[in-house]
Amino acid sequence: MSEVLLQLEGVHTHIGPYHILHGVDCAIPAGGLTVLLGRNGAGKTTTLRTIMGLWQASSGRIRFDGLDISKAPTPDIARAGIAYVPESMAIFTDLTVRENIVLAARSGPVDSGRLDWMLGLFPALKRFWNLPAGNLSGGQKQMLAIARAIAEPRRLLLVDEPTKGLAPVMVRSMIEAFRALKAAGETILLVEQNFYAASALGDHVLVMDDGRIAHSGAMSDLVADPVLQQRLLGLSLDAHQ
Ligand SMILES: Nc1ncnc2c1ncn2[C@@H]1O[C@H](COP(=O)(O)OP(=O)(O)OP(=O)(O)O)[C@@H](O)[C@H]1O
Repeated sequence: MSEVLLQLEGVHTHIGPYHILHGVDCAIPAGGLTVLLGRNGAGKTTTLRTIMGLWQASSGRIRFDGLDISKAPTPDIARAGIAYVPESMAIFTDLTVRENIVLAARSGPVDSGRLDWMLGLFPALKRFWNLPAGNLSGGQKQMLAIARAIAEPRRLLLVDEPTKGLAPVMVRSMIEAFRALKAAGETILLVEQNFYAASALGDHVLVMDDGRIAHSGAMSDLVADPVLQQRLLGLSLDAHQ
């Protein structure tokens, strides 16, 4: 495996009295796209939130490029180069698409070359550039949320279920955009329940079950092995989209 960018070792997370993550161990290699799969409630979102410091790990270690970020506050984790696109998207619906992107660039104006590249990934955003983001469709809002996350160069992009609830045509646009992000060398950890999208994009796959990593390997091995798919994923996947 190539160089490890993010490593979780024995990570436990409690939310109030609830013990949600039960010792998560995994490594995300630098470059490429890792898909995090698992049934509803397995702990995928909690894993992303714990990486970002939005839930504090109660024990275990999270290392980003060798730096221990287990106890770091979220702004420091973001500054270290990790971007997070939650399922709820986190965009400003009253502001225009342009204003949403301008505000996302914290260190100054968005580089014009980068802006052209982003709008090439998500052409709909160019079309609705001066419209309030609240007018966008669900898929376009999701694209705006991702564009905000990459308004500045990042080293790792965490994205939670970007295709959830999208029509097949929008799922295909999203897949194309992630392919272009991969081609640009971005490292991505993607929570994705749609197996069509997951298998089209994933280089690596992690499968979670009950707050632990139940499987880790190459996505091509999982795609080629229906018995393994059935054992790990059962009927929780939407394989027909
Ligand atoms: N704020 C919270 N308080 C208490 N329990 C929570 C909270 N957030 C999540 N949980 C519980 O933690 C477990 C893992 O939830 P999580 O959202 O991480 O799962 P998930 O794999 O992302 O599921 P889904 O695919 O449904 O989004 C679930 O049992 C959930 O009910």
